[in-house]
Amino acid sequence: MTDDSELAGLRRNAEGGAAPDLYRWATALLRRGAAEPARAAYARAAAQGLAEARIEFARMAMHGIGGDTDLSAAHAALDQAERAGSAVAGYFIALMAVGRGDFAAAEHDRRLLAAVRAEYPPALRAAALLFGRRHDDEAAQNACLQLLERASARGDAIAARLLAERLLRGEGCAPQPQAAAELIGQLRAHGARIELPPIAVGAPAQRDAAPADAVSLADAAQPVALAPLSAHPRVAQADALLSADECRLLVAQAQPSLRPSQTVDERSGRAVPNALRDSSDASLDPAGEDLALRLAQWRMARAAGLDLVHGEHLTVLRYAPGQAYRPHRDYLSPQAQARDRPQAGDRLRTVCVYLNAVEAGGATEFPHAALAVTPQAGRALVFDNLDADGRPEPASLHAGTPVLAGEKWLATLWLRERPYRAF
Ligand SMILES: O=C(O)CCC(=O)C(=O)O
Ligand SMILES: [Fe+2]
Repeated sequence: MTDDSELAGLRRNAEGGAAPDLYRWATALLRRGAAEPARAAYARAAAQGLAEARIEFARMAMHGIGGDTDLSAAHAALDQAERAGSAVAGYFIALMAVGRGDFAAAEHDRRLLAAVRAEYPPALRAAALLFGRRHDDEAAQNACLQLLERASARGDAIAARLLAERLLRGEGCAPQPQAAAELIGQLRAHGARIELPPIAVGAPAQRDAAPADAVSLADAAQPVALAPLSAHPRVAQADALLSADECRLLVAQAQPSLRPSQTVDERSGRAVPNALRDSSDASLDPAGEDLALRLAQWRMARAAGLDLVHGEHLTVLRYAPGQAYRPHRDYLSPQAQARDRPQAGDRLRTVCVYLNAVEAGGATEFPHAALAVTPQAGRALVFDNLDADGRPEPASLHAGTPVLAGEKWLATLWLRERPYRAF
């Protein structure tokens, strides 16, 4: 059957108006890039009470796909689906709460737990990473490994890769290189090539937030301890902001979309090779963000004293030996601001998290402060791009110095003065 005859068949079925047929047709439309009619068809199936359709409609409405962003419609659809028993809908309600920092509440813990019990892989993965943050707690480390295993058994390749890394390095268990190699072999056989640099992060400063056996989103909401490095420009650092699992998650999620770095040409508005940096980078699409990734980004935003809604799309950079980010400032030109959500204002702060330790080179330098920060996995660097009056701060000049050996992985979140994201 050709693609078109398949679509025509699905459309004929959908004309009957039954929710499962509408759902299948919508999914086929979406796969072909026809977002608007897909959203409308999901909405019709959702109106008949089909949980999957309510969730897909909600996802399109929250991200403004196939129509305007409509958070209240998204919430209404998710609420209905949750009340009708969908644990996945509850997972998305918790996910939406992350943007404004409203997630560390018992109702969201209950939602996450329900989605874990329903074996929903993104929930299993998020819960695993929450338990994984509790370094000195053997039961929590065990729970982390078991949840990663359950997610991989459900086909979550990234969870499988994170599990392999823990087995290889003996994190939360005795080292099991053989089991790790087998897992990686299975992933490769299925076409999932995820290459991770060696990543090790020490224990984060953690206060005990919840009983050891309960999954708790409060584990992600621990206060961030910032160490000031310079007053002018304002630069600070927070070690172990992200866990080793989270650093690996960011590398793994960015890998498939890494491209040679480009910038948008001010005059033409077109993407051109970037004269400032010769790294590769990937911008992670918020529509594909899962709970674990959003929690990691929220922590990054919190390190800057802001909520995730201020964050642009997370960028992950990879520098090979010889590659660098020449001296630059992160604030935007008026044209760049006008082009990309002007209501959000300029880039107030930048948060960079090193995702691995670089063999040699790759420090971030601030010439005006005579400061060089050494990459270390999980370490966050926070700096202001604007002065106290909100004007561009020239002293915020900084550079990623050339990598001399090994590779450097970095995640950057540029945070605007006012909310940039809807949630
Ligand atoms: O690679 C670095 O150390 C700096 C990165 C940077 O300046 C940025 O992402 O804006
Ligand atoms: Fe920068």
